[in-house]
Amino acid sequence: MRGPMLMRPDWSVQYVTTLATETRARSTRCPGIATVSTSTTNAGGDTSTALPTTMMLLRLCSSARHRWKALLWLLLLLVVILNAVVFVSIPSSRLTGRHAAAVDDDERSEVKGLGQVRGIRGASHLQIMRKGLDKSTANNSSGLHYVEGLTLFDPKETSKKVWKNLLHGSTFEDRKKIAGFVYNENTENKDDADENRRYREKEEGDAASDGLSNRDIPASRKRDETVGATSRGRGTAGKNYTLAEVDELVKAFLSRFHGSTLVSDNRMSYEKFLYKLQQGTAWGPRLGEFANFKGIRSWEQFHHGIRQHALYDPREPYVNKLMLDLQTREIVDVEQKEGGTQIKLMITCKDEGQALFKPMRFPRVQETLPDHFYFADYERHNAEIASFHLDRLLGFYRVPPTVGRWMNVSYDIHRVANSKLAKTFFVSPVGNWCFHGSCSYYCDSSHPICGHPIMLEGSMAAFLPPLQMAKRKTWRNPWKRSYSKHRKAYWEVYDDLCDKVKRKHPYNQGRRLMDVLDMSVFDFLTGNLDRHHYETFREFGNETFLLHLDNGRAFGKSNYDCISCLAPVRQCCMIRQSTLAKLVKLYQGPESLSHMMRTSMATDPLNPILLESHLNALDRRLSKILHVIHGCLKGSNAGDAGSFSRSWQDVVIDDGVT
Ligand SMILES: Nc1ncnc2c1ncn2[C@@H]1O[C@H](COP(=O)(O)OP(=O)(O)OP(=O)(O)O)[C@@H](O)[C@H]1O
Ligand SMILES: [Mn+2]
Repeated sequence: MRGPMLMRPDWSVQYVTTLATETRARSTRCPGIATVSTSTTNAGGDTSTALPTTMMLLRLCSSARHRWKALLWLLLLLVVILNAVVFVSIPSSRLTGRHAAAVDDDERSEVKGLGQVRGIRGASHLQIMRKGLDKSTANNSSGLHYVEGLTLFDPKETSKKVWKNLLHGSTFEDRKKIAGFVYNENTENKDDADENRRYREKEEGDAASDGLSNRDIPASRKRDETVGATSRGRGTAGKNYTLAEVDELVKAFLSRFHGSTLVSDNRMSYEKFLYKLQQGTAWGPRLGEFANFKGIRSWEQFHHGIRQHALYDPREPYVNKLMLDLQTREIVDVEQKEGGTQIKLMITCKDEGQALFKPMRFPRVQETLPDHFYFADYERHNAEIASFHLDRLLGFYRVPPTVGRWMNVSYDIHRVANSKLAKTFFVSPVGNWCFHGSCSYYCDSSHPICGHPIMLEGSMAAFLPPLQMAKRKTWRNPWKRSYSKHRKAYWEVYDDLCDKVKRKHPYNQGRRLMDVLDMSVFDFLTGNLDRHHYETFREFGNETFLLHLDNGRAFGKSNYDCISCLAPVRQCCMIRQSTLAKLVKLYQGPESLSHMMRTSMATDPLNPILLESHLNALDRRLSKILHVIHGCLKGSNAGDAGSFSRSWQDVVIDDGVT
């Protein structure tokens, strides 16, 4: 307080008076200051102390006023800038409330660089999520240079030819060998016998309750030939997993529904049967955001094609085109997809189509280790692919189209990876190209994902529309497992969960409960224990299909059938009528499920997707599902052969969904 006074010792009385007047004048706008200055003067009567205080506060008041003004201007400017930015970045289609139909030119829609991304803004809704694609010239922070061809890479003369083959087209057999993938179709999996032994004890405990063991059905339980195709050709029939009880069920089913589309004669192909069964099915409305925009790119048509009762229509040509695009389109952007526990990449292709990539983590012959809990297991890229095919074969259409793809770790991933991901790339001591990403499970240098030496297998699942445009709801699976090494879930101990679930919304009406049972059938067939949640599109409400996302933990044990995966069906003792019809048809033939799956997956670039032992497992599990249904119809107090004590309507539910 004394400081300023010492510097200004010659305050005159007149100056003080003028100042006091000014203070009073200002006090109307700055009352706090007036009070302070007055009280200071009056209390001590010492104007020499009061004056500098007043001056200082006055200055403060006056500069605060200016600061407010400046701040207001700044805010206004910010608002203007923000508005401008938002206006420029929203696709024009969104602004006008419809998609720009003018962008029907594939050439124009190719993303060639950031400039062009801006140029075609009106065409794409995905740009809301990703901007600034194509980092092909980016300097990735790991210090590695990308490898486009031979010249940059392998120093060893001898392997040049191999490399040339690998990178510029070779037979699949060659690539399999190079990628360290050895598979001999004619050899029965030698490990099967050992695995059988290893799992038998545990498995027989499970199987005791349903009467089937995982070994082949003994020949003594002879097949009723009137049920199945008598002339199952070699290659179309699977192993003989027939059972007298299942034959009985099938026979009863065929006679009960004779003449309807649920039944066909045993010469009709499964494909034709499915087609007839689903003829006239109403798929319901589309997602509002895409209803009036079909687009020309396959992924746009996929989004346009999402309906209330199915994710896609398999008969629409865009499905095959989408699958081909996912296998072949050049990749322009890669980043890690957040959410979930294990590493997966979000891939953007040159046509702006996006995919969820799950890399191969171990060879197909490696089964889930007996002492591993399913939730600690690696995800399998081939399980994602096989699950898509199975879902499609069963006529569910609830898994996004998923294909296999060979990736050049350097060119396809590292070159276009964002810096966070790029930092995790390295060349291993033996010269393989590896990365590990960052996630909660297995994302460190002791769990690298490696090419052999540079090519890596993986699954590419078509990306669903961005959440901003098609919100999804995540539901807890009522039959969720405990995800604990020590605890069991309620339904694993008690059998009455279904009674509770049936009374609860949204399971107490519409298709939802049957969908959960379908999901159980699906997961039992694939051996997926990891179904903690499922998702639906919000816009369709509760009367809609369930998305079967995340099948990476399926197909882990070919000689073990996860009977507990079938708990919803067993405990409710119900199954959807159309689902039962499909299973009966696949049991009946002429083609087995394994044959249909083998054929369906044959065109995938990573074929064979499933080893024979896993394909066999599908036939065996199908038989087991039918066996459970047989048991449901029989009821606990059924008499001997021939009669079903429970009514069909209670067990086989016709909810109109095909
Ligand atoms: N095809 C897809 N398109 C868009 N989003 C997807 C797609 N597949 C999965 N997702 C989203 O990504 C999330 C994580 O995927 P996913 O469940 O396959 O990963 P995860 O690591 O196996 O998860 P978790 O560890 O929970 O089993 C999912 O919950 C889902 O919302
Ligand atoms: Mn998962």
